[in-house]
Amino acid sequence: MDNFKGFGMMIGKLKKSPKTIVFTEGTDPRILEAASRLLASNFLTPILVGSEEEVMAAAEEYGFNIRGGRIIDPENFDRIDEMIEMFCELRKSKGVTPEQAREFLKQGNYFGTMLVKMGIADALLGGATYSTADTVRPALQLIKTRPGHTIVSSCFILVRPSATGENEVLAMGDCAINLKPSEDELVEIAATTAECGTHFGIEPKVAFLSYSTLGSGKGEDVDKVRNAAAKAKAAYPELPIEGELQFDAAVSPRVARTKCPGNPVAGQANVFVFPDINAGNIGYKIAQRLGNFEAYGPILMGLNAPINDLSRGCNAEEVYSMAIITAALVEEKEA
Ligand SMILES: CC(C)(COP(=O)(O)OP(=O)(O)OC[C@H]1O[C@@H](n2cnc3c(N)ncnc32)[C@H](O)[C@@H]1OP(=O)(O)O)[C@@H](O)C(=O)NCCC(=O)NCCS
Ligand SMILES: CC(=O)OP(=O)(O)O
Repeated sequence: MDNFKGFGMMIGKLKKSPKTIVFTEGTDPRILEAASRLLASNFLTPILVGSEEEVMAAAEEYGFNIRGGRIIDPENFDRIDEMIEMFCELRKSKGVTPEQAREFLKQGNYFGTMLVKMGIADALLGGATYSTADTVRPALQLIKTRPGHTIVSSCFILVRPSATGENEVLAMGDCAINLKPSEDELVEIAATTAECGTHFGIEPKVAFLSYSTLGSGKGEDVDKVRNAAAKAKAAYPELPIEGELQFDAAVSPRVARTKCPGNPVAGQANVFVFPDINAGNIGYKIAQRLGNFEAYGPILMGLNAPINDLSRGCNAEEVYSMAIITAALVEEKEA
């Protein structure tokens, strides 16, 4: 990850303006390892959610030094009344009572999200043990979408060394949040995935993926992807966009020469828009597990605060990198 384009700059930004990040799963060994590395570096301070006794015992058991880090126990938090009141206000359209809020806030995912909402933490990373749905739902309910966005979606950044010595870096969306995006949602996903890619040095060439290449296959799903690509081209004329494309036509210059010769995106795409979450989630995991790519994400796009998810299959290195990415994007979004 050290030679990841943009990663050094992210660390540089955090060094100039250190942040705090809350980890909702304070006793997980991968979180503890990442937290101990962050504590040694001084630019991103971890806040671990959990009982002090349990977090310290886990740190000792796994052999990680988390001295200097903050532990906040939802069961013993001095500002819990204020948090409950804010929670009820945020969920008043759903009629949430203080008793119900108190129950929600016993859970690290809701509690951690409120720490960000209250400004006690700058950013949040969860999902080492929570499912994506359980990590993201509190954010969708309490933080909501950023102005100018209609949905929260997600982007994965995939990185692997290439023969030229430069890393190959790809962006994929939406592999984690929206189950069956509409045409307009696919347009928004394309724009946010391309934007996310630019933070990692990608000059976006966007492929809307399908089982058909420019009319070679027929079906409602093909029509949806083709229409979405046409809408995206109209909405973002400055972005190179093509669709519908099969994955091979999108990435392989040789296949592109056969399937759609002369096309400016085919064969060179580096931003991939999947038609639905089935294709996206399966697709990124194939790249990660069989294609030797490191996968960073899901990075939530369109959310009104820097909160990100992890795959439960993550390792400590990915937690560390995702923490830095999450906190660094605070500054970029606010700038
Ligand atoms: C994201 C997800 C959890 C939301 O669904 P849900 O928990 O059933 O929640 P609901 O549909 O009731 O929505 C809860 C709130 O989130 C909002 N919401 C749901 N999806 C949203 C989206 N994509 N963008 C913005 N807001 C969204 C709803 O408007 C609702 O707000 P409200 O409570 O203030 O009215 C669901 O779409 C999901 O499970 N996605 C797939 C996650 C997954 O399994 N990924 C694979 C592994 S990465
Ligand atoms: C992003 C993702 O697929 O998460 P998980 O592996 O935890 O389901």
